[in-house]
Amino acid sequence: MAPHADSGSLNGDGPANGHNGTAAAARSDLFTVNSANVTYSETDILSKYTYRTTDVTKDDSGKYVATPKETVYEFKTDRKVPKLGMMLVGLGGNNGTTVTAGIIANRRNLAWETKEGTRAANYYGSVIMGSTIKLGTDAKSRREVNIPFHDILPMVHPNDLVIGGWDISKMNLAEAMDRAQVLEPTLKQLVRKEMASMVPLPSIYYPDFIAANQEDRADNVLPGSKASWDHVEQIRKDIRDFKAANGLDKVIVQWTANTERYADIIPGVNDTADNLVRAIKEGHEEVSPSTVFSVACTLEGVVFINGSPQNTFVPGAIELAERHGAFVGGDDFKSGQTKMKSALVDFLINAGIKLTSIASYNHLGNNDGKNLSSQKQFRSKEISKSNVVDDMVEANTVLYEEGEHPDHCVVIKYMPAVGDDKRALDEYYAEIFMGGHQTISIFNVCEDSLLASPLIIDLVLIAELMTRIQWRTQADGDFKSFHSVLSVLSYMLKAPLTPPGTPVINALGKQRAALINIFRACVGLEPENDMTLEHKLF
Ligand SMILES: NC(=O)c1ccc[n+]([C@@H]2O[C@H](COP(=O)([O-])OP(=O)(O)OC[C@H]3O[C@@H](n4cnc5c(N)ncnc54)[C@H](O)[C@@H]3O)[C@@H](O)[C@H]2O)c1
Ligand SMILES: O=P([O-])([O-])O[C@@H]1[C@@H](O)[C@H](O)[C@@H](O)[C@H](O)[C@@H]1O
Repeated sequence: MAPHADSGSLNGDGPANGHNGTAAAARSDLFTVNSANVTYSETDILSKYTYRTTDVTKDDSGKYVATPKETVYEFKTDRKVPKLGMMLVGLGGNNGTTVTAGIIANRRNLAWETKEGTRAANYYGSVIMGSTIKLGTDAKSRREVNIPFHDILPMVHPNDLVIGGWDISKMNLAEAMDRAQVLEPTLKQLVRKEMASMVPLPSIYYPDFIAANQEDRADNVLPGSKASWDHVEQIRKDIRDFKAANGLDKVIVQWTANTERYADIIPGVNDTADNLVRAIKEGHEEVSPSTVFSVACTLEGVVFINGSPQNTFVPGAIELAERHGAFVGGDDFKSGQTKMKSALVDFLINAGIKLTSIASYNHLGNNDGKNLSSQKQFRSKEISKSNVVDDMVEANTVLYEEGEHPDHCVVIKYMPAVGDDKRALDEYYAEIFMGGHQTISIFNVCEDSLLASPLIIDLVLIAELMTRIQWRTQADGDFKSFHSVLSVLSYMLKAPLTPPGTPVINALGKQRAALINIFRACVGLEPENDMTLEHKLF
């Protein structure tokens, strides 16, 4: 495996935009919280936070009784920003090459010519790097004070990420970037040398899980066409070697490889951690490559995030992660058509407008689209794109009877000519006042990889931060980590994975609020509530 053993990696050495590990920690001191509930030590930020909720019961007459409830938590955030590796499964794909080139461009502050003039590297589309959050209001002017989201807590800067990963295609990243046809030639020229030095590690390839039309790419594969414990051990070794070769403190692995078909959940095979381990050792054909990666990452103690819609996290994979205190997250990047849907449906239903039909069509011409032209792989995507409205509909019992929901169809067609620039056409049809109707038609050109790449970055930055946050209540002794399933990642995902038995929230606004307010709690600040009473009560 010599050609890959020294798989070049995009090394994060040296400060990037003045953001090295130390700098990032310093930048998190953009503000301090002046409160008896927050203390800053050399190593940690400690906050005492009162979590206020409302318990609802019913009295004998069936009337709701709402009782305010308070739980006092202590949060501890390790202030040390690690040297972090990001290993992508599918590194040679459209997303993999685009996010890698984008980070190189940002690290080097590149600018390039386009037909519309000069363009400069940026992190637009990243909620962490491109958005702000309200810190509070100016004590004198009472005007809002907003800070970059990245500065709410010490976080890795994407410019410092060290990138590597696997692909079943052996193309180096410069060739793969050309194959992807996403980036401007002038930009590609500026990053070509570094991209050419990166060659994906060979990966596991089980043909039955992705479209047969992907076979011609598979020239960089490990021996074996079904699950094997050798595969688990090889992936673990790859992670260890990458970490050692780059002097990393941590590694996070993300799946941005092809969409797989769903795996059947089979008692005795993948329903428990022990059965899943045994099934892999026995070479069971129903264990997918993405599940093998999940098991390998869990056993290696690194976070594994699934950016595709398949059911990677079979019950056995979740149980194994819980047993080892490892973190997992998924599923399916929420990049364009569905992101819009999760905002628009939230708005319409919460405005009391009865959505009765959602028709979602799109066509695209990249390799993702080619893989999705196969029915089994499309079905995985259809599921993740269809379930995104469920929570918002179920929450509104005024508009919808129990079990009632809008008609909803999802259509995806492969049209090579449009490449990565997916065309999404949506029609939202709703009932309004007195028998009226509202029809909203949207034509949305999503440059898929340029929309997904910032999400790949956000998922890594947030997941890494979550590995440094611990909590306890006054009754607990030691601090402990959040649950293994990082549902806090839901803002970036179409089909948010949540701890078993907990609800799925798809509404985009709620997802962002949860993210912001959990981090605010870690620095002892109340949730953002937008009441602005200071502007109403005077
Ligand atoms: N906007 C978006 O681009 C978007 C949004 C949501 C989800 N996704 C999902 O992200 C994934 C990647 O999208 P893309 O446009 O980069 O697709 P792509 O086909 O360009 O890239 C996928 C890469 O994975 C590689 N691959 C396939 N099986 C592999 C394996 N077992 N191990 C390692 N590599 C393997 C392929 O060779 C290919 O290079 C797809 O599953 C897609 O559905 C993309
Ligand atoms: O995030 P989003 O734009 O709704 O969904 C996209 C789909 O519309 C597209 O067909 C698919 O190829 C992408 O992988 C992505 O899943």
